[in-house]
Amino acid sequence: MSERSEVPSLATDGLTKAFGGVVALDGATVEFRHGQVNALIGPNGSGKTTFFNCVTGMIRPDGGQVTYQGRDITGAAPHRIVRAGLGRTFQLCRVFPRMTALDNVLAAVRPVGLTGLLRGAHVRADLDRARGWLTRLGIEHLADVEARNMSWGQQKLLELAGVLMSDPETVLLDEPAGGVNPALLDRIGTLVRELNAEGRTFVIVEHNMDLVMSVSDHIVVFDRGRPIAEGPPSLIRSDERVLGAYLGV
Ligand SMILES: Nc1ncnc2c1ncn2[C@@H]1O[C@H](COP(=O)(O)OP(=O)(O)OP(=O)(O)O)[C@@H](O)[C@H]1O
Repeated sequence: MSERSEVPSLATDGLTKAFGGVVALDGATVEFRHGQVNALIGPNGSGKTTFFNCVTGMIRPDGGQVTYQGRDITGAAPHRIVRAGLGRTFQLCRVFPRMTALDNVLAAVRPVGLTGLLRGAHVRADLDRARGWLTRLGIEHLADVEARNMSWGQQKLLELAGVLMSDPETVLLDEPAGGVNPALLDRIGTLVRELNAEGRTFVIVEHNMDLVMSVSDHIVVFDRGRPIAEGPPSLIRSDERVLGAYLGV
């Protein structure tokens, strides 16, 4: 596991978000350090996805601040946040079902349907990178298969390949293990560690504790829209507040 870096990657200060009367984020102040595999865990409805949505510009927080690598990105448009180096996958994986795997990955960096004729060099470079990521993620044999004909786990890897096309320094993964078979789960865990060793920071929202405990350097635990504990897996495993939030004891 990597050393805990002192450089902040993604941080929030007093982030709040309510939906009608439901408080999803209740003054969440969190810091994820550069170069680490971080996990964000917590019971259903504790605000994890809302947190991701706020920091990636999908929804605007009611209050508080989001900083990425020291820059205020609160309320910035999603494409600007991606350009700043923050990529994400979704709980309900987002791929174009009727496009091939290769086209899906290419779509991450150029508009769907754009002909390559006028931009030959760029397209060839993109094509090489897209094939490279499919290979890296072990799904190159599916390059010409439409996403709808791929397994759920393969679609998740495909979505991740698209995210990696924008070369994010920090990658947010929303429930990468959800609905994925054990073999693919192993591959996802290994990939996260490898990509981290190459310098990418991760923040992973996940319910699968085996994955969380095996890949994470640092874990933040949410309950009712704010962090209640944080630390390395060894500490979190035995934290009474965490057991209480999960088990109601
Ligand atoms: N668009 C929305 N409209 C209304 N309520 C919402 C909306 N999004 C989230 N909520 C509510 O906000 C709270 C936090 O939801 P959120 O999805 O962020 O939790 P979570 O920790 O990601 O849950 P899970 O682990 O089940 O995915 C929940 O009570 C949820 O019902």
